Amino acid sequence: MLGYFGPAGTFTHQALLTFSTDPAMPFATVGEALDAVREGVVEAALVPIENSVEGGVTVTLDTLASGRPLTIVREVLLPVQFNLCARPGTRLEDVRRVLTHPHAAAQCRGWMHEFLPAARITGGGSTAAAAEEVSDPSSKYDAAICAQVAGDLYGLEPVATGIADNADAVTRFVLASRPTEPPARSGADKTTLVAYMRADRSGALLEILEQFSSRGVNLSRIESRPTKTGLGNYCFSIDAEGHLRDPRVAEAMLGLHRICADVVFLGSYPRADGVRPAIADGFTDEEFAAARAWYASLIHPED
Ligand SMILES: O=C(O)C(=O)Cc1ccccc1
Repeated sequence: MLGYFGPAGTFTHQALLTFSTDPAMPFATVGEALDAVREGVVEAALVPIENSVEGGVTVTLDTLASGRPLTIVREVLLPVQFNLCARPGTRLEDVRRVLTHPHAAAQCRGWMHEFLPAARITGGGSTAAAAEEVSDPSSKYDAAICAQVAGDLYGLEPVATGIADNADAVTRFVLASRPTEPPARSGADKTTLVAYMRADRSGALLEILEQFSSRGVNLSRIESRPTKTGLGNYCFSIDAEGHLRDPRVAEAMLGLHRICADVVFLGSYPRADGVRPAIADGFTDEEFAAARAWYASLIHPED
């Protein structure tokens, strides 16, 4: 069974329904969803990873970067639209306290400022959990910022629709499973990894970038995240175009292992937008087996 960042009606749930309508298990937090994968409670879980307006979902980046490794096997892109939903009979001018997910709050900030400048916005679990909370007549919250489906599901009515500051916002979700062979190379793939920089060294980030640029591998995302081991210690969460079975990507990974304190491979999987990178052909199975053996000997030379 698959898990997802829930409850039912979240944007993550909608993203899940684009590729599976089998029964799935909701989790109240991204951490719980990914832990359930690590513990074998679910086979894999879908979680949000980044938004075109707000950037990275830090809890997802950090939970994937540390702890027992997981493998991203699929990505989903979903356009997101937000409504302000309240218990039936509520008027816009009655709304004083609003509950939602922090990313939703950030994406509707301008609208809220213009139309409900006095309202207090609280960032909680998820947009659907906010709708569920607001559906309780004794709730201290008057309205939730959520998807139309969440409002419908929890018996709320839209007080305002399409309230996002950017109508074209897209959120990207990833399906993380226990460590597994990456899905086969499709020719339009993406590889996600985390590179831990060696302690303060001038040019360390440039060296990381060079592993990709010198091999013609384009990056589609790079974010620095604190390693939580002390102020100034960072790792880089990176999406590169291509598959681990593309020689240039595999060589870039090897290069990273030579210059970084640690490298966590988080998976190679088909790109949701199907864009094919300008990159050389993939390895044959034999070439890949040889490259992998070499790679393993570099990472664990004592074995
Ligand atoms: O809270 C949700 O519904 C989510 O799935 C997270 C989220 C929040 C805002 C935009 C996209 C995803």
